[in-house]
Amino acid sequence: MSAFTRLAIPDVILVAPTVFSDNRGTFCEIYSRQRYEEVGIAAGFVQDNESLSIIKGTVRGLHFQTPPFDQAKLVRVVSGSIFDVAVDLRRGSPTYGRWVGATLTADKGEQLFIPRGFAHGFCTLKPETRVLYKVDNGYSREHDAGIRWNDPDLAVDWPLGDSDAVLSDRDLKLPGFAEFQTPFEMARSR
Ligand SMILES: Cc1cn([C@H]2C[C@H](O)[C@@H](COP(=O)(O)OP(=O)(O)O[C@H]3O[C@H](C)C(=O)[C@H](O)[C@H]3O)O2)c(=O)[nH]c1=O
Repeated sequence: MSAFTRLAIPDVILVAPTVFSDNRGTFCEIYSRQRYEEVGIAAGFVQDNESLSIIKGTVRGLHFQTPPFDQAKLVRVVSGSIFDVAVDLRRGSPTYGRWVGATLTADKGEQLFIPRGFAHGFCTLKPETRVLYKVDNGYSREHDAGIRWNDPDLAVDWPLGDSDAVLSDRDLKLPGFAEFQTPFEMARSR
């Protein structure tokens, strides 16, 4: 069965699916509503997203949707690998403004659950990295927001090594954390 580990921000959960191997290859369960709800991943997922990042060192984030379109996410990698990051934006949280991260790889199939009230982003650690993630609320362009990936107050320690970060024009222009007024309350996160 999958192993579930709460990270330093306990509402963020790392999932390590059990991979069954035999002479043909492998099999693993990548989602079980019952088992995931038992550990607190009770998001009613409604949409699956996929992104392909060609260049190693691509950074997507730090993104979130504002209420009533705030989203919880269950992230996994189907090719390549990422360093996945969640930033606590919940007013009243003892870990407000803090981040946690985990390396997710296609080889091991690790997943990261990020509750509502968090910003999410990742940097790719290999070329041709394809990321799949479930969300528990639909997309709303008007509610799609973010904070700059390298904000000095958040100080995310991106493992870019000697790679230059590759970002969208939109992400390059995101506001800093200092100007941020959070719309999230601690109680809203699932
Ligand atoms: C997220 C989303 C985007 N789009 C459209 C909007 C743009 O025309 C195009 C690319 O969107 P964007 O540049 O926002 O894609 P990412 O930079 O990968 O954004 C995502 O990356 C970070 C890591 C996230 O956690 C969010 O899910 C999401 O913000 O897809 C849709 O039509 N539906 C959607 O659900």
